[in-house]
Amino acid sequence: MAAMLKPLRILLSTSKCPQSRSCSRYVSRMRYVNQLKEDDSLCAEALQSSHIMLFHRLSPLLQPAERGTFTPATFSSSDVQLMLERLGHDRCLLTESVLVGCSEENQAQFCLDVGELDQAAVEDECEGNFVELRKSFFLLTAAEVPIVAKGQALLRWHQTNRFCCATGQPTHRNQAGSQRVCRSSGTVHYPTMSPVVIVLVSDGKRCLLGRQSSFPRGMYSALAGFCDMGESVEETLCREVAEEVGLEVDSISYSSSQHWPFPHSSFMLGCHASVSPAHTQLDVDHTELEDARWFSLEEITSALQMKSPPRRGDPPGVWLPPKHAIGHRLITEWMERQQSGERGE
Ligand SMILES: NC(=O)c1ccc[n+]([C@@H]2O[C@H](COP(=O)([O-])OP(=O)(O)OC[C@H]3O[C@@H](n4cnc5c(N)ncnc54)[C@H](O)[C@@H]3O)[C@@H](O)[C@H]2O)c1
Ligand SMILES: [Mg+2]
Repeated sequence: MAAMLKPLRILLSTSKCPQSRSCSRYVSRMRYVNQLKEDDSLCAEALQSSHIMLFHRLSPLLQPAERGTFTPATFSSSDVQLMLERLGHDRCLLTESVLVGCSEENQAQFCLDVGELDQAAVEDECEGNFVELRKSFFLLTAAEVPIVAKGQALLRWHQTNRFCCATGQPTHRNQAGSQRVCRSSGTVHYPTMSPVVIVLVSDGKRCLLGRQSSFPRGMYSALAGFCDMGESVEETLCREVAEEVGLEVDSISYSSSQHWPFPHSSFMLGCHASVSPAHTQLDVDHTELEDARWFSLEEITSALQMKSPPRRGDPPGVWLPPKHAIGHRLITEWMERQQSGERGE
């Protein structure tokens, strides 16, 4: 590829509508994205002058940026078409791009999986590397993670929903990739996320963290569980805490939410909950959790200061989820609240 393009402007991480003058820009951007989802020819036209993020078998392409950091690589659609030609591939692959958003200048942003092409050849052309998504999470900034996660989740949804689950017939995507239609039954399929409640339980002085055997060595996180059909957030939260550690919670407050692409697009609803200091005895379900225990403010404060996970041979230390994960946010919120409580604020 001729030259590296400037990094994509990350906009989708902004969940709040910006104030005043920029508010109207936000509204027009959201309406434009919605139009692109509804209007195939408008979307096809936008694709021709869009920015495109590349993936190879669901791993995003990253390019080195300043001071040892990395950024998701984005290219103009004409550069991608030229690369496809140079690598002897049909330009039509471009139309398999999926819409992920639009820049402040109303320039559409797409993702494309070039998994049919030779990985090394694309990396060479693009002066970057395809990096597995979990690893990418440690290399990208908090602002870049959501759009890469969204792109990967949409690409995976298309790859695994090529046939209608009701009729077994092929499904056909719209140009934006926001839906797939089964033409034989007329059923419209939309990308799905599984709702998960993640909760940081506190007894007023300590917080409760657990670890699954699949977690990286030393890592503990807030308790989490998928919502069962028909449950409210509160019901899932109470059930998961009861199932996993044998406690009944007294009060619940909502914190924030996050799309989490692992393993197959969860919609994480983050909450805090409290238990009475008189009822903190844990009865851990070891089929679900390898361990769960209470952590003091001092333990949490020092664990949050760890810059990298413990390596083999290091003294056993507690490692918390990466800063882009909502589990990290819940733990940080709890720590800040405890610290301001100790200062009497
Ligand atoms: N972002 C974060 O900070 C963070 C932290 C912890 C967990 N998580 C995510 O939360 C998710 C749920 O946590 P958990 O594993 O403890 O859940 P869990 O306690 O509900 O246990 C998982 C089990 O639930 C069952 N299950 C029910 N519905 C399911 C569905 N829709 N998809 C998959 N399995 C389903 C399966 O048997 C699975 O093995 C995990 O996928 C994990 O990646 C994210
Ligand atoms: Mg769980």
